[in-house]
Order: sequence, then C-alpha cells, then structure tokens
Amino acid sequence: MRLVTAQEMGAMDQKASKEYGIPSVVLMENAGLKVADLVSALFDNLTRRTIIIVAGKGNNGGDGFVVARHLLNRGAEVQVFLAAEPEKIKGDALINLNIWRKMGQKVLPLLKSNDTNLFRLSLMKADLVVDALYGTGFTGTVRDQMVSVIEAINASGKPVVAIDIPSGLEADTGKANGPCIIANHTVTFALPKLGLVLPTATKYVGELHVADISIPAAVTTGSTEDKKKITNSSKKEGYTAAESEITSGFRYLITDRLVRDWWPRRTGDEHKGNFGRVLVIAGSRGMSGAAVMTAQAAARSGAGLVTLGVPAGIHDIAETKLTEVMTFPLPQNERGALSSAALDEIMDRASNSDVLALGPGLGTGDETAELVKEILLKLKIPCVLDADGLNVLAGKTDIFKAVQPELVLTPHPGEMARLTGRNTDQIQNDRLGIAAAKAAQWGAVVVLKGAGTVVASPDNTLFINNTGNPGMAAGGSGDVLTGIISGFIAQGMSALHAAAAGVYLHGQAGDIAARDKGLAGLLAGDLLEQLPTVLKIME
Ligand SMILES: NC(=O)C1=CN([C@@H]2O[C@H](COP(=O)(O)OP(=O)(O)OC[C@H]3O[C@@H](n4cnc5c(N)ncnc54)[C@H](O)[C@@H]3O)[C@@H](O)[C@H]2O)[C@H](O)CC1
Ligand SMILES: [K+]
Repeated sequence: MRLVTAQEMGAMDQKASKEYGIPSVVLMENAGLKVADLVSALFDNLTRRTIIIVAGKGNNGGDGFVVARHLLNRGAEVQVFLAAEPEKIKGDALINLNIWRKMGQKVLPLLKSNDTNLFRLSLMKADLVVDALYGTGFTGTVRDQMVSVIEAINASGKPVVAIDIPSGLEADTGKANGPCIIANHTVTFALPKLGLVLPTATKYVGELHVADISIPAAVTTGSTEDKKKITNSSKKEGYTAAESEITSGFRYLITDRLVRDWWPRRTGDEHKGNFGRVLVIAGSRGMSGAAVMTAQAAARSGAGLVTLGVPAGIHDIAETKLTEVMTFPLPQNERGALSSAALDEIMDRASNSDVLALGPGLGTGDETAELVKEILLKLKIPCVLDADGLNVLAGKTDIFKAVQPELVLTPHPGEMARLTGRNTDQIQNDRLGIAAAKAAQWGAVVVLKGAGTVVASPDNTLFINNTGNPGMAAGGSGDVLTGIISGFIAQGMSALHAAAAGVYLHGQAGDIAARDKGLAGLLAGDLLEQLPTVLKIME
C-alpha cells in the first residue's frame, strides 16, 4: 500500500477536486461518513451512547462536524467541543459547522482553562471520543490549552477514534514531539500517511484503518499510465489499483497483498531445480551457528537446493547440524576463517547456483576482506551480503557499485554506521533518508534492519515493514533473514521484492513465535520453526 507525505496527500486532494471535479466538501463528507461508520461498528447500539467530538480549526475539525451529524442521525448523544474561535472556521469546515448549528445543535467552547474543566466532566460521562483536532496540517508541538485537552483525553481512559492522524503526531515523521492523542483506532483517508506506519507512531495510532473517500485510483497510485491500465491492474485478483501498482520513487507499506503479488507462482510440475539453488558461504571457527542458520532458513524458504561452504575446521559441525542442506569444506587460515585459496572453488560453485548468501559468521580478518571483495567482483549471480560480509567492506563501499549482478545489503544500524562512517544514533535519526541515499549511491537494495525495517532500491523506491517485534533482536535473527531473502531470489523474485517479502515474512514468523514464547525468550531458531507457517499462509 502506497505511503504518502502530508504534502503529497494535499496534492492528491487538489487533483481530485481540480482535475476530476470532486468538490472538496464531498471528500470531507466521505471522510466523516467513514469515521462515523467505524464508531457505529464499535457499539451494538448507538442510541444510549454519548460521543464527544473535539474539533480543531482546520479541515480535520471539519471532518469532525460531519461525524457529529451522522452519529446524531443514528441516534447517539453527540457533544461537539470546538478548540478554536468560531470565527476562525472557514471553507468546508464552516459549511459543516453551519449545518450542525442549523440542526439546532450546540458547540461547546474548548479554549480556556475553565472550558477544559467542564470538558473533563463531560469526558467522564462519554462512551467514546473522536479526535478531530489536528490532521495532516499539524507540525511541531502541541501548545497552550491543547496540551491539557490532549492529556485530559488520554487520562480519561475512554476509547478514542482519531480522524486521519492522532493529534500531536507529525504526518511525515511519525514523531510526537510533545503530548499526543493515544488512539484505539485511527481512520486515515485514501492512503496511509508515512508517519503512521513508523515504529514511533504505533502506540499513538492504535489500529490503523485506511478509508477510501473516492479519490480516483489513478490519483492515489500516482501512476502516469492512462486510466485504462489502472483499471486492468485493479481487476487482478480483486486488488485495488493502489495495491498492485508499484511506481518507482514512491514509498510503500509492505502488505500481505503486495507479497502475494510478488509470490513465485508454482505450476505443480516443477522439479527441485526450478525452485532455485542457493549457495551459502559463511562461518568460521566458533561461528558455525550463523552459517547453519542461514542455510536452514534458505532451505525453509522454499529454495530447491541449498549448499553451504564453510572453512574445513567447522565442516563436520555443519555437516552434523544440517540434513536437508549439502555442505562442503573450504581452505582456511590458521584462525579458522576462509583463506584466499577458497576463491576458485567458491566461484566454481557459484557458477552452478542462482544466488549467493555471503557473510554471516565469516570473521573480519584482512584475508576475509580480500576474499569477499574478489568474490563480489567476479560474481555473476545475485548476492545477499550480510554481517561480516558487510563489516569487512567498511571504508571500501565503492566496490558495491562495481558489482555486476543484483546486490542486497542487509545491515543493522550498527553495521550501517560502520559502512557510512556515522554513529548509530545518526543512522536511527534518518533511517529512510540514509537507506534511500545509500541504495542509490551503492546501486544496491539496502535493507536497513531494526524496528520498522526499511527496504530501499537504487531507483529510490522505499518499502517500510511493520511486522516483527523487539524479541527478534536476538543473535541469529539476521542470519535467518539472509537465508530467507536468498531463498526467495532463488525462486525467481527480484532482489527488491525478495528483500521486502523476506523482511515482511521474517517479521511475521517472529510475531507468531513471540505469541508462543514471549519476547525475552525468543531465539532465532524459533523464527525458523515458524517459517513454514507463514509461507503456508502466503501460499
Ligand atoms: N486527505 C484528504 O483527502 C482529505 C483530508 N481532509 C482532512 O483535512 C485535514 C487537513 O486539514 P488542514 O486544514 O490542512 O489542517 P488540520 O485540520 O490538520 O490542522 C488544523 C490547523 O492546526 C494548525 N496547526 C498546525 N500545527 C499546529 C500546532 N503545532 N499547534 C497548534 N495548531 C497547529 C494549522 O494552522 C492547521 O490549519 C486532514 O487531516 C483530513 O482530516 C478533508 O477533510 C477530507 C479530504
Ligand atoms: K486528528
């Protein structure tokens, strides 16, 4: 599902009104109606319910007046509090405020501190609060009286439905710089705002609902194709156009539908060769686990054939731990890491494989760095480069651009910091920007792991993931992801789609595992166990 900034959403509103002639007050009516529908669905019977609408001075408030009207018509007791001077209300919001007044309904002031005291009393008797204070027009920090209004709502313990954005959250960054509404549900319009799906926003957004308010699909997908093409894609397996249209340069939330769209079709008469061959080059003395995990994950991801090459010293260990995966020993140095003499056999094996997973547990000696560089420059098949495979190239990232086949880099924030010469805080402060910039600079798909993993492509398309949980920070979790992405590439997915689908399903496996095992006790092996379950759902 496409993600938009406040500015992009405003441009779509404009286009819907100017180019398609949909009056903006119709969009407001649709928006309000969808929120009213959700509120109605939360109660078996509205007639004995008291709903409070807290309206701001902009169009978010305007939506609130529409919600008030519909809920009143459906028999609810509705109290509208206006957190703005009435004379400041204009445009579509004023149209709906006037309708509310012509229905003989009151608007209670919510501007001064004694207003807030009255408001607190009303809150105690309310069954639900609709947050119509601020939407995409909000920037910065909640100020003055609104601080105590938002704190009163949050303290009331009443269920809250936020219109478009929980008030106090910035649409583009998902950051709450000050007090912010903690909503049970957020009904956002047309497309999710980028900030709503970022990890900092989760606690404020509650359950996110994306409501169609009749902005034409050609506008929301932003595709420059003619409308016919949009119609065709929307016919595809019942997808809405917005789902199956991926336009480069845009940002997307990774959803079930997208992953299903990318899923390699199995006709049923294939043999294991069709499901691709993964070559894993990983491990070193004391680091056999990373190699085994990566290979097992590749096997469990559905790849036809997985072969693991490890330094001779840990070959027996790998051999005993693995059954479905073939293993072979490689020349090693005195430290038990791969030696440069391993290059020829690795390239030979790679020539009979569809994808190379390189790096987990390799170690970070100079010889390893040299070997990784040699492999990458000679490689003819796509490569997923992870962990020590990344660490050894810190300061040598210009090599990425020189790699011929598709390259997927899967750094966690610390590895990204080493690769870019910044510190982890700087990475975490601009995850989307850095991932996008480096993907373009390195000509590679960059998977910047962490809460809200970002998958960036060289053509500036971004996929945001919101599956997964903190329990997955356990060691080995990254090895499993590397194996999954490699397995998907082996089965025919593009590097970008394999990375985005891999991140999504890896997170889902983690969520299922956490449901059974909690967060602290979660091990990477638990993710492996759940992989078949999530793949089965996808199939
Ligand atoms: N997306 C759509 O198709 C539709 C969206 N609608 C709704 O319109 C709002 C956006 O309305 P807008 O008038 O631009 O602003 P807001 O109502 O979000 O904000 C109100 C007002 O608040 C002021 N403001 C901004 N920051 C602060 C701050 N830190 N402190 C105090 N006040 C602040 C600013 O001046 C704004 O004017 C969108 O979210 C939807 O709910 C349409 O109704 C339907 C179509
Ligand atoms: K709001």
